Amino acid sequence: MKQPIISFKNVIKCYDDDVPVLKNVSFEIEEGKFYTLLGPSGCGKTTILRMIAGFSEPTEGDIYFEGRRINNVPANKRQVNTVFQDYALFPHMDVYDNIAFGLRVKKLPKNQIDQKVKEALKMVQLAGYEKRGINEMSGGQRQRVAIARAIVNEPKVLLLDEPLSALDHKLRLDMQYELRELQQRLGITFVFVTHDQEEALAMSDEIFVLNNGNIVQSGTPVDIYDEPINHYVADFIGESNILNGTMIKDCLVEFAGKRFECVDEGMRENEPVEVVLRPEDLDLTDEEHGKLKVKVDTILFRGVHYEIICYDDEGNEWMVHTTKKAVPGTTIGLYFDPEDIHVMRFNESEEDFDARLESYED
Ligand SMILES: Nc1ncnc2c1ncn2[C@@H]1O[C@H](COP(=O)(O)OP(=O)(O)OP(=O)(O)O)[C@@H](O)[C@H]1O
Repeated sequence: MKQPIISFKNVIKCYDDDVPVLKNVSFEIEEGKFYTLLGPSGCGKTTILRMIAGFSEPTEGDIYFEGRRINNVPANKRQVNTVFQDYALFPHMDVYDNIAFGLRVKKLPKNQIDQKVKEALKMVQLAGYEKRGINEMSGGQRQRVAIARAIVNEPKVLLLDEPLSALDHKLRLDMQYELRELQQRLGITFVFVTHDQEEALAMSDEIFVLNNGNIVQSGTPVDIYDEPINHYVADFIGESNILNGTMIKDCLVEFAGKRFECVDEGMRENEPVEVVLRPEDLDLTDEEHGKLKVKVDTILFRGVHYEIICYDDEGNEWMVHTTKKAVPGTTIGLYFDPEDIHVMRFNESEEDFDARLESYED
């Protein structure tokens, strides 16, 4: 592998009290790719971003940029720029002055500033908007100004902290395409923070899924969606049916009171496991052709599909996404293929684990 552009080695971060908000984080970021830090509020995403930017220092551990340790390098000496959630634009300045601001601070000659600002505006498709006031721009346009202001400094890495969260749904989807396209065109490494799993899946080359101060899984969107490492990731990324089960032997798993052929191998015989089936991998059929008998409870029309909630004889809830219609109260069959069953080693949630550790300490 090429030398990573950024790496974290065993980084721990504690703020005022001694409770770490990052517990022991290690990762590598390759140049030119789109990375996403994904996780719920408070899991430590922004803290990681702030450390890459140089706004915050690790309590323990090391951060490297192109192989050089940068723990104490000030923010303005790092080849990194940040686009903040609220864009942090200067409302009293026009578009041109917002973008030129950093270059003027660096005392670049006027003609160079002019050329760089114009190039940056072209890249974000806002050529001709130089004299517009910030308040006369739409949310999406402001966002592009914020990006232009960041890329005008020619950073090697662009950090984006939930930059789409203030936009309405439609514009948000448009901006997802635009940002992805811009990243590919510029070839700059992007590190993007979001708690929105759909956004992460749509935009990233690599996703780091965080929970409670740890990276719990990293990989491509497809890897993470198809092979979630544990209950937390399966639940957080997309909709899932997650059931307790037992691995009887290779390629045979028991759940919901029945045994099913599957494709997973290499676990102990009779090992307790968790089983994930995605709603879109399930289909409805008649009772005798189904692999499992379920009773239809509720049906919601979701535009492209119906979302059907049903229950098996053991009381497990099943969510099915299908274009077929069903009638509440009727008993039908659920159908799925062996490769749609994803078996995970049984994993306690981190919270349970932490709670148990604390009770041992008491
Ligand atoms: N300056 C600070 N002082 C003390 N605690 C802080 C500080 N900044 C963040 N924290 C705490 O660190 C934890 C992680 O915060 P962080 O902002 O990194 O999370 P996040 O995943 O980015 O959340 P969000 O999506 O809500 O922004 C939180 O519990 C937060 O309260």
